[in-house]
Amino acid sequence: MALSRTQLQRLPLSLLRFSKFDQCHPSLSSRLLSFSAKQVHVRNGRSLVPCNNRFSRVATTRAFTTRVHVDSTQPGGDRVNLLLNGRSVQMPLMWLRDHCRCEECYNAATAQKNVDNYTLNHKLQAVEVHVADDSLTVEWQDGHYSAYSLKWIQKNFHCPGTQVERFLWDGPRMTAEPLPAVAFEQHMNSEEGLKQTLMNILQYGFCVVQGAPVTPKGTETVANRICFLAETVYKRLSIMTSGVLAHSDTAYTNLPLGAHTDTTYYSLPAGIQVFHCLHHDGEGGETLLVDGFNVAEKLRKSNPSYFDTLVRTEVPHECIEKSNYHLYCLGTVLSIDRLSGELTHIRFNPYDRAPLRTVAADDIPQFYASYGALTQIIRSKDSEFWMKLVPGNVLLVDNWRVMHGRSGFMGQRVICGCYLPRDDWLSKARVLGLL
Ligand SMILES: C[N+](C)(C)CCCC[C@H](N)C(=O)O
Ligand SMILES: O=C(O)CCC(=O)C(=O)O
Ligand SMILES: [Fe+2]
Repeated sequence: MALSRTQLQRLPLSLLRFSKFDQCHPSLSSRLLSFSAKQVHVRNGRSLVPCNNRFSRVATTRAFTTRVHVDSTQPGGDRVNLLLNGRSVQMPLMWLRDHCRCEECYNAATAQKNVDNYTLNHKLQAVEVHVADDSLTVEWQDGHYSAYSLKWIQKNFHCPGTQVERFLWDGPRMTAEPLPAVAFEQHMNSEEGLKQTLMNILQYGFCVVQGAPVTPKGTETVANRICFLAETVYKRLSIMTSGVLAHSDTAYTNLPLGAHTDTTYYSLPAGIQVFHCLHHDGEGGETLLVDGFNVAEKLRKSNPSYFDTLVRTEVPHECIEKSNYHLYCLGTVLSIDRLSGELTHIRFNPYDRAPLRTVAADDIPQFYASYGALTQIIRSKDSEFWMKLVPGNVLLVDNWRVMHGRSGFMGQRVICGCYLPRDDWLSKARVLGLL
């Protein structure tokens, strides 16, 4: 009996099951087979072995509804077509070979790849592709054998990652939202809690962890749950006590501070800034937050040329403690993604701006007009969201997006804080599947 490829595809499964199928295969001109099955073998012009075909149970008994066929008609090489939980994926065999997880190809102990399989002959052939239960196996023409779990494939094949939708806010909009907050207990002891903390930071640019021990150790514990603390000139954990000018910086006084981002004098400013008020017994000292991406978007809309100037102009910032350190760096006030144009970073600290030596005379008016326009939006009442830090509430702020400040204050006030590196907190969010 000779069957064409189309006839084979249309073959009723019941017939496939009960016919002496393996007798008809030698006349097949192609090695293409496509149907749903408990177990399918596709053989390359040698033998065809459908086995263990409990077709009626396919959809209900398996985590994955899988359909496989190897398609050699695709340009760019053979592909294995799989239907994974309703998602149709076409995996070039080259990808599968590159991702072989056998001991020879992959060192599970170090989680590193051993070989450059993608340099193998472009025309890598599979002798047999086999899907059974939750795994896919490939027997290659050169004798190599690979096995993959379908779950793993689903997670890793063409999953460019999701985009978290940012909630851009001004004061009234943020006030109308529930405060992005997670209980200390949840943050520390459940993965869901930690994910919620990170998700809040991704969406709103900040999160409050509530009910932490009111100690420097409590602050550090909250921060360490995300990643390690950044070492800076302020040491890993810094304590600002009113009346103690531990560093020559306005932050250590009781004066008001307008909205700004910290460590603008680094090429990679701190990723997350952590604030924990351990004590305050006087008036004022409220915390100000301003969504830097929201204000920048406002500027982009109202004056694209100002926005553009702030994306293009390198501005010097510095931090000086005479006889101790002098940090200095150039960076643009606004940064946008090269491909999407979306905002990625705001660097805004008028206190720490160094002499503007980067702008030519002719360009100076345009720079000040642009910086001034942005500053005005930042300083407008409408942009401001105020809250009082209370002992036990640890505030985590995305220092690449949300600016912070404070009102002047009276009395004794102790703030414990630290910085988290951007790459490290974002990695945590990525491996938890949030990005
Ligand atoms: C207290 N703490 C270490 C958080 C910051 C103090 C440094 C503030 C500095 N002007 C800046 O913006 O980087
Ligand atoms: O005192 C505060 O609440 C914040 C001061 C500040 O800007 C900082 O520590 O970076
Ligand atoms: Fe600051």
